[in-house]
Amino acid sequence: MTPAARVQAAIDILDEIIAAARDGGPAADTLIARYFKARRYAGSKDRRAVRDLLYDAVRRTADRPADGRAAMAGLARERPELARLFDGSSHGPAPLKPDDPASEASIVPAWIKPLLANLLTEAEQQALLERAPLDLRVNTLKSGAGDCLGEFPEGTPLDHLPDALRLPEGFPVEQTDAWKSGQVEVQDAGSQIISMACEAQPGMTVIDLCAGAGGKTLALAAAMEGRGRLVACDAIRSRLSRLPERAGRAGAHFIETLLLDQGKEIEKLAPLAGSADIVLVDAPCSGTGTWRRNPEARWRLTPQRLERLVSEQARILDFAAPLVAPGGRLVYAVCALTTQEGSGQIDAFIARHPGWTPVLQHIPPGRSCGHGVLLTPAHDGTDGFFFVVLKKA
Ligand SMILES: C[S@@+](CC[C@H](N)C(=O)[O-])C[C@H]1O[C@@H](n2cnc3c(N)ncnc32)[C@H](O)[C@@H]1O
Repeated sequence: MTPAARVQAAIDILDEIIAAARDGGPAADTLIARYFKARRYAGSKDRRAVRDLLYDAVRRTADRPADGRAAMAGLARERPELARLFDGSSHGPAPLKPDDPASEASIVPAWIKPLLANLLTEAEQQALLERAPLDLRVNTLKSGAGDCLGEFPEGTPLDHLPDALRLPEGFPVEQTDAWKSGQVEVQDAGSQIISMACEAQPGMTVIDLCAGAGGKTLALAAAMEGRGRLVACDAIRSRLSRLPERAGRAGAHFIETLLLDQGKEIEKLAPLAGSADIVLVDAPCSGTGTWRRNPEARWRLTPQRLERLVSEQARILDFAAPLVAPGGRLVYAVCALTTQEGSGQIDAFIARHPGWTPVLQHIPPGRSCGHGVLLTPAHDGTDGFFFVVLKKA
């Protein structure tokens, strides 16, 4: 591909990403993979160049651009060498005209700014879009501390997380023997901190209510040393169905899975009522804390969607609470930084459910935020999260 053709390819993929963000379609990575699957002539260098270019355009634009060309034209304003590739060549984009639409550079969509109560400094907002490192969790069900570190000489340990290792972005971890044999899992340090805050112990009954493909379930399984009852639930079959294979690789054979029916969760969960020492609610959320990994998520979020998420989180918390045994704990987490999904959600929960008290966290990273803890890329070097631990009377 010529350099100009790569720019046009980036514009074409951006068009698809913009439409998917508007209509609830597939993630950017899926669209990129599909695009190149249908264009085998593109070599690995072409693919990398197109991908880098389009992600640069996505990162610099907080609000959904009119189309791919406007997104790329915005980037070209800052890069004369890119502007020169709008050359009208046979596979390249048409030359730029002064009145061509070009998206403005910004980090946080204007309507979300006032909702990020604890993140008002420019530097903190900037960090939401910086490239994310690659964090590993050593799986103590399979590997003793230090056993597999020889495979990751460039890894650095992380303060406060004895089983974590930080690698440079893009490290091909899935090609290592340690990953293939389940000795390590890829997991952001923030997720590891939340799993640790659950304080799961061997022999406990633990329910991971929004388990997805089981990232935190596997960390809980390791903390439980494979003993006790660990139930992973989710309302989406395609996510939960990925867990058994991961659990097998991780040697976490005692995990049970329970597929819930959205809106009818209580029926399926009835046998577990009052049984859990810990219920983790890693709730569906706006993902404002993971923009550095999914920058196009900013284009998907609308005030209406946020409102729907906030009420779904409240509904999930309401059916999670009765699962907890007296004296047990409910851990609520979101990879989101809006007050409504974090401290505001928990204030409302406590007002609806007397008898729950927040447990003070002694985990060093993070800042206190209402009754819970806020983790951010700038402050903690993690994805952005809010979490809280609540104890049942
Ligand atoms: C933030 S993700 C969970 C990520 C996962 N815990 C991990 O560590 O990888 C939120 C999950 O909540 C699930 N979910 C959404 N609505 C739900 C409901 N009503 N009951 C249970 N799970 C639900 C979604 O399918 C999604 O997998």
